[in-house]
Amino acid sequence: MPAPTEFLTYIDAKADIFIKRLADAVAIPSISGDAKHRNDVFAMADWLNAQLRQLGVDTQLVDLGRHKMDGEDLPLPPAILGRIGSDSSKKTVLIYGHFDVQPANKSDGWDTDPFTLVVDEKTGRLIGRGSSDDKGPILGWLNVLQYHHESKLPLPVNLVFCFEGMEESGSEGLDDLVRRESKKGGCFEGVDCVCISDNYWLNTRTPALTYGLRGLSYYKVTISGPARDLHSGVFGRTVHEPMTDLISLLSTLVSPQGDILIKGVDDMVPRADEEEKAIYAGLDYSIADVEESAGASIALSADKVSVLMGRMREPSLSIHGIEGAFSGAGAKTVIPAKVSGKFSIRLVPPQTPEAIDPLVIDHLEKAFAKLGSKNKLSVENLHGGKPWVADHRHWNFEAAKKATKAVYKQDPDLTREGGSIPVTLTFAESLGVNVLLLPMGRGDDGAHSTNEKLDRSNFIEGSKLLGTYLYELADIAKN
Ligand SMILES: NCC(=O)N[C@@H](Cc1c[nH]cn1)C(=O)O
Ligand SMILES: [Zn+2]
Ligand SMILES: [Zn+2]
Repeated sequence: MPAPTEFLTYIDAKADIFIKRLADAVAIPSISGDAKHRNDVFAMADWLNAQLRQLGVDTQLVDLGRHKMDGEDLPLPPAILGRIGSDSSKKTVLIYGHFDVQPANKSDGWDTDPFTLVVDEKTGRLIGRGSSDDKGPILGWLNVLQYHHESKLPLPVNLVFCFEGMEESGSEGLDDLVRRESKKGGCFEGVDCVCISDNYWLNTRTPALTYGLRGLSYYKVTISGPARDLHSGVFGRTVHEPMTDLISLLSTLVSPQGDILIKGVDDMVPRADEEEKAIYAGLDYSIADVEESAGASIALSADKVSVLMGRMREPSLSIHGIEGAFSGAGAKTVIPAKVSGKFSIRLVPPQTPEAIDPLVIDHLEKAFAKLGSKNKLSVENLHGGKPWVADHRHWNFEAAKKATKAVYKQDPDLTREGGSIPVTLTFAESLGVNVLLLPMGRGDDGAHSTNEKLDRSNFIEGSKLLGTYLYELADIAKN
C-alpha cells in the first residue's frame, strides 16, 4: 500500500505551517547539559506533550527521578510515552527521539541567535539549534500525525512513542524505563520494530539508512593542588601547577593522526578484511564531502575508505575541553588551582565502557606517576553507552528502502554512524526487535556545532519519507 498521494500533497501544502512549528520548538532552549536550562527542558516536554495530544496521541509524562550534574542535585526531565492505534492486525512501530539539545551561544560563532529559527530563503536552510538534532525529525513525525488527524484517516500501523529530554547528557534514567516498559503489560509490549530518526546522511545528496552506531565513554580527569588560584609571578617555578600536569596527561591520549595511545584500546578491534573495505569503497562519499562539512581541508587521509572506516568502524578519542582553566579575554596571570580535562572515546564492537574504563584509568595513573607531581589526580566516567550494529537485511530496513526510493527516487546509502544514541542497544536488547535509523538531515547540518541547520527540502521530503515508511511497513505486514 503506497502512501496516499493526498498525504504527499498535504505535506507540501502545509510546509510553511510545519516550519513555523519547528520555529516554536527551536525557541525553547532545552539544553540538558546546563543546569540553568533545566526548566526549559521541562517546558519542551510540556510543549511536545501538548502537540502529541492535540494530534490524537494518548500520552503520559514519566518522572525519571533526580540526578547529580556538576555537583548539583536536579530533577530529570520526564520521558514522554505515547500510543496511537491498537489494531492487532497492524504492525506496531516504536518511534524514539530526543527533545533536548546541545548548548549554543551566539558568542560560540553563530551568525544568528541559535534559538531563533532563521529561514534562509536563498539557500533553503532552516538555521537554529536542534533544527536537525533532533527537533526537526521529531516534528517530522508530528507532520505525519497531523495529516492523518485532519483527514480522519487511521494510520497504517500502530505507533508507540518514546521521547526523552536527556539524550545529549547520557540518557539518564531511560534504560531502566525502557527495560520496564518492554516487559509484559508494559507500554512497549507488542512492538514489532523500532525507528529512530536522529542522525544524518553521509553527504549532502544521498539519503541513507543506518545500521550501526558507535558507543561512548566520557571521562573527566581532574588535577588539583593549591588551596586557591595563585599568582604566577609569585608561585611560577615554585609549585607543581595543575594545568601543566593536565596538559601533559591529555597529550598522552591520542596522536595528531588520531591513533589512540592508551594501550589495548585500538587493539581490541579486529581489522577490516577486503570484503568489508569494499562496502566503504561503494558508498557515495569523497574527501570533499568530509572537508565541506568540516568547513576546512583537514581530513586525516586522502583515502576515502580510510576516512570512512575512521568514522564508522574504528574507535576515536576526542579532547573536548578544560573546566577551571582561564579562558576569558585579556592576559590574566593565574595558576588555576583545580582543572578538569574532558575527553571521550567513541567505541565500536566488541568494545564496551566496562572493558575500556580500566585501560583508561590505568593509563592516566601511570602517566601521572611519571610526572612526579605532588598534585592530586582523580578520574570519573561521566557517562557511556555500548556500540550497536543491526541486521540491515531485515523487513524494517526493506520498508525504509522502498520508502526512500518512492520519495527520493534513489537508493539509500547503507551507513554506520560515528555518533552515539546509547538507548538504541537497550531497545534492541529489551524488545528483541530490529531497530532502524532513518536520518532526515544531511551530512553538513552542523549538529552540535555552530549554525546548525536542516534544509527545508530535508524537513519536507523527510516528513514524507517517515510517513511513506509506515505505509511500506504496513504493506510488508500484509504479504
Ligand atoms: N544525534 C545523536 C547524538 O548527537 N548523540 C550524542 C550523545 C551524547 C553523549 N554524550 C553527549 N552526547 C553524541 O554525541 O553522539
Ligand atoms: Zn540527536
Ligand atoms: Zn546530538
